[in-house]
Amino acid sequence: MQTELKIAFIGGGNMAGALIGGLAGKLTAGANIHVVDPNPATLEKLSQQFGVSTAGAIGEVVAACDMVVLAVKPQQMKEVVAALQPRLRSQVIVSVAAGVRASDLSRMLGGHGAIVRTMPNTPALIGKGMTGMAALPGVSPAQRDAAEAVMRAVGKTLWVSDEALLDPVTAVSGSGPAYVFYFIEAMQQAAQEMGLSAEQGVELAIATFVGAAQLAADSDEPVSLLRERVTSKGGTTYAALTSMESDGVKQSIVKALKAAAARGKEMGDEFGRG
Ligand SMILES: NC(=O)C1=CN([C@@H]2O[C@H](COP(=O)(O)OP(=O)(O)OC[C@H]3O[C@@H](n4cnc5c(N)ncnc54)[C@H](OP(=O)(O)O)[C@@H]3O)[C@@H](O)[C@H]2O)C=CC1
Ligand SMILES: O=C(O)[C@@H]1CCC=N1
Repeated sequence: MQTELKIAFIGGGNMAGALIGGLAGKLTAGANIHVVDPNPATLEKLSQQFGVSTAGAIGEVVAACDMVVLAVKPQQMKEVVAALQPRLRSQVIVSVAAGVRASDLSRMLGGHGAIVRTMPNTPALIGKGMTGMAALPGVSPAQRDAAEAVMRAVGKTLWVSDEALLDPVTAVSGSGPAYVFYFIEAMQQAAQEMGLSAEQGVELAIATFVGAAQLAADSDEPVSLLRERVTSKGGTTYAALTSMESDGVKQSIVKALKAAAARGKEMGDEFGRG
């Protein structure tokens, strides 16, 4: 169902583009979406693709929106917050920035309490996103519903009661698509080293991810059981998994995700100190 929700995106890069692509013409008309970004080429592309209005800086249009999505890098956020403050009324602020704490944003926005911190991911572009969400107590039920409607329009949502849990969410699902692409690249490389073409390798790997992920999503059974069903005794899968176990691949993945979460917290600390 289309709404009349007017949304301003501050930052029109990768994540904003994925969200706008999932929202425009679906939850709200492209004309109700306003994008602020310093790059004319970025704005031109978004305007042509989705019919959004654009500007090089935060202005009156942002003041008139119901929701402001902060989609710049954490290092760019301070400048944005300073430019946004004079344009703030009762808009709900939805931040997608990794690490940046809602309480710090609120403080830097003169105590504005209507802030929802989220962690989406880029499959939002095709309506398959996964977004973790946490709200400050000052967010009204209607604003919470509006933020959820935006993220639901581009995929699934998961609310966490403690905002600190968004750093682990970032490590799992925010950065997660990159790990999947990395695994696909590795499978493609292996396929090529064993005589298949690059095209064949990537086709096999992608179809396998899509099929296995859908099977897991549709199943009531634990993922470990689905894995065991592929693993015939003494067979090929057993050989591969034994090799991965002896190389510590699982521990290495766990370590990597903990590094991602720790970096998120560190980015939050860096932002909060400012
Ligand atoms: N990429 C992802 O998969 C995900 C990203 N995020 C979060 O989304 C946010 C954006 O990341 P991402 O989209 O990857 O980054 P991008 O660099 O692709 O996008 C940020 C955009 O904001 C622009 N920008 C810089 N300063 C300003 C300003 N003052 N006003 C308006 N726009 C400005 C940048 O321009 P310029 O390039 O010239 O600096 C750039 O076009 C980050 O906080 C990240 O943590 C969250 C989940 C997933
Ligand atoms: O790499 C990053 O910092 C952002 C947050 C999650 C995905 N990309």
